Amino acid sequence: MSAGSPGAAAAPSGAPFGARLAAAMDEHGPLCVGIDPHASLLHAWGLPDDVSGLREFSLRVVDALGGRVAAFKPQAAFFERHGSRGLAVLEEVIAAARAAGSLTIVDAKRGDIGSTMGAYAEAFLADGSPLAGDALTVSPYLGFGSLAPAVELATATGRGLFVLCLTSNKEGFEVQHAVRSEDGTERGTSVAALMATHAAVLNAGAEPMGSVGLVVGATIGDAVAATGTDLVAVNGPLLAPGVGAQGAGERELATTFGEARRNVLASSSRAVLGAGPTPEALVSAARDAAREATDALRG
Ligand SMILES: O=C(O)c1cc(=O)[nH]c(=O)n1[C@@H]1O[C@H](COP(=O)(O)O)[C@@H](O)[C@H]1O
Repeated sequence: MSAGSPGAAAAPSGAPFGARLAAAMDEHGPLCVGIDPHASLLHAWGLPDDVSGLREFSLRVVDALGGRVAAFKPQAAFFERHGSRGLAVLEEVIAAARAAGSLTIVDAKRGDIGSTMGAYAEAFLADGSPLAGDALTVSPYLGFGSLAPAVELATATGRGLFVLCLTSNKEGFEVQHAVRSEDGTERGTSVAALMATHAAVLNAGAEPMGSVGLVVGATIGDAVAATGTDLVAVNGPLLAPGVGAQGAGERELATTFGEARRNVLASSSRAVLGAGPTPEALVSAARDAAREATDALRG
């Protein structure tokens, strides 16, 4: 098994993240494979639920699919639950994906007051940090402006961000659909629409798209219209989790994103990983998922 070695991460080469992701989606299809090593998946693959199982599982996924999918999205929680040695495996996974020529979106959903956000940015977005992939998921719910240190460092290093906008879980509704009243009435801008507007400002004029993306779950039904969120104006990548295990499929992908669908990167974790431990099974599951996403989003 080839494996990247942990240690200082190289800077992503050349173009900004948005351009690199657009090229990867053109080449491999609009699919991101999430690396979520649930204990149940480790067991299903015949691996122990410990650091050795975590490492074997994650590197097998990268070995099988590296250079074949547009991006990987390792979910930090499944590495953190194994402590510092789990984080070392995450570093190894990021390095292995880079060596295999695949983009990595580190799904850590960080968000804090600006001064602390600066430290998160250094951990996940700085050249030389072993936890830095090509992009990071971030939470704007301390205010979009609190993300400024991450925006600045991502821009400086050619990396990207995915800002939570309309998440795939049903509980997101109470925050993301809330309307900020401007005059004491129910009229105003929804929180989700406001996040999209902030991203649009940062991506203005970028070709083929900017590097500040949004997370918009594929399971959200008509929430884009219901919240008045203008996804086309965002001009950035739209990460769409919820495909597969959470119930969204080709139909949901095709109907949720409207004219913005060409910027969508569908994301699936358990539905691909559950195919089994062999490279053949993983490649076949990822190929099917990529074909579905392409049919839904590129038609
Ligand atoms: O940011 C994410 O990736 C994310 C946002 C969201 O709204 N919903 C969501 O499921 N996710 C992540 O996407 C992955 C979904 O995994 P599966 O349901 O197994 O495909 C998990 O890692 C989630 O943490």
